[in-house]
Amino acid sequence: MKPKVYLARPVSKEVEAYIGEHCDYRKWEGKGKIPQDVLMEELKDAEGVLVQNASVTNELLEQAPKLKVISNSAVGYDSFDLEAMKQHGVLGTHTPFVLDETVADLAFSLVLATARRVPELNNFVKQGKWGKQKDSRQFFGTDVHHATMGIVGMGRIGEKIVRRARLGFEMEVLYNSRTPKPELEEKYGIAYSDLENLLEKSDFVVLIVPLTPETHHLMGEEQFKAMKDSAILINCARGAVVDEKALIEALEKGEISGAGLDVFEQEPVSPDNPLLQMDQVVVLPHIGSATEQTRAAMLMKAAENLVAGVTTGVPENVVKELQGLLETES
Ligand SMILES: NC(=O)C1=CN([C@@H]2O[C@H](COP(=O)(O)OP(=O)(O)OC[C@H]3O[C@@H](n4cnc5c(N)ncnc54)[C@H](OP(=O)(O)O)[C@@H]3O)[C@@H](O)[C@H]2O)C=CC1
Ligand SMILES: O=CC(=O)O
Repeated sequence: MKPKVYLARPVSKEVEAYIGEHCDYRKWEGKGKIPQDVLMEELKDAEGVLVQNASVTNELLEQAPKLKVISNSAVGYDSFDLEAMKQHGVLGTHTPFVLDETVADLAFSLVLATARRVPELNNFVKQGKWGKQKDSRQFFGTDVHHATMGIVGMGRIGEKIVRRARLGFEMEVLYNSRTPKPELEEKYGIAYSDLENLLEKSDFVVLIVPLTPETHHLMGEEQFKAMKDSAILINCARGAVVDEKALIEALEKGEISGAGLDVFEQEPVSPDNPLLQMDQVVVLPHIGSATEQTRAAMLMKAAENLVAGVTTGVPENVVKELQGLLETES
C-alpha cells in the first residue's frame, strides 16, 4: 500500500504525477490558503503533507498521529513549532538553494527601485504629470553603484546579494551574521561588522536573516536612530524582523530616507497600513522567490522531500533543528 499524503497547496501536473507514483494523495482544491481546521481534519490519517508556510502547531500535531513529515515549499520555516515537532517526532523539510539567485534579484530590484524612485516616478509619468514639475531635480534619486551596503544575514541568499553588490555595482559591503565568514571576506573583499557599526556606515541595509526569537524586532527604534538619515532599509527576510511601528516613525521623522519591503508583520498587509501611503516606501506582496522557474523548482524539491520522508524516512532537506530526529531513527 502506498503511503497517504496531503497536498495543502496547489501543485503543477508534473509534481502531482510524481507524488502519485509514490503515494496515495488528497489535495486542497478550494480557493486561496487552506483553512487551518480543514488542514487539521485532512491530517488525521496522513503520513506526510506538502505545505507553503502553513502554521504547524502542537494542536495540529496532536491530531495527526501518523504524520512523519511536513514538507514546506519555502526556505523559511518560522511557521513551524520546532519544539512540538521534536516532541511528536515529525520531520520538517524546506527548499534551500533553489531560490537563492531569484531572491537576490528581488532584493536588488528593491534596492534600485527605492534608490531611483522607480514606482513613484512611474506613477508620475502615467498620471500625465511629466512636464508639469517645477524642477527636474524633483526626480533625483541616490546612487547605488559605489555606495555602502550592509547585509544582515550572510547565508545562502546573503552570499548571492554580495556577488551582485561587489561585482555588479562595485559597492562596499559590510555584513553581520552570527559567525564570521572569512572565506567570503577573502573571495569578495567584504568585512564583518557588528550590527551597530553596520547600521552607522551603510547607505543600504538589507535584511536576509531567518525569523527566530533572536531576530524578532532586530530592527527597532534604537537601530533606526543609528542609521544614516539618507539610508534605505530593504527587508526581504520576514516582516517581524522589523518593528513596523518603529519603522513608520523613523520614516515619518526622516531618521531614514526610504524602505523597500517584500514582507510585513501582517500578511497580506492591511490596506490602511501607513507604509502604503509613503512615496519613499516601495512595497511588494512577498514575492522573493516568485518566478515561474524558481517556484516550479521549489515545488519539485518539496515533493521529493515529501516522498522521501514517507517512503525512506530520510528526506534530503530536513531543517537543521530537526536533524537530531534522523539520528534517533537510524
Ligand atoms: N522574501 C522572500 O520571499 C524570501 C524570504 N526568505 C527569508 O530569508 C531567510 C534567509 O534565507 P537563507 O539565506 O536561505 O538562510 P541561511 O540559513 O542560509 O542564512 C541565514 C543567515 O542569517 C544569519 N543569522 C541567523 N540568526 C542571526 C542573528 N540572530 N543575527 C545575525 N545573523 C543571523 C545566519 O548566521 P550564521 O551564518 O552565523 O548561522 C546566516 O548567515 C529565510 O529564513 C527566509 O525567512 C527566503 C526566501 C524568500
Ligand atoms: O519566503 C519565502 C521562503 O522561501 O522562505
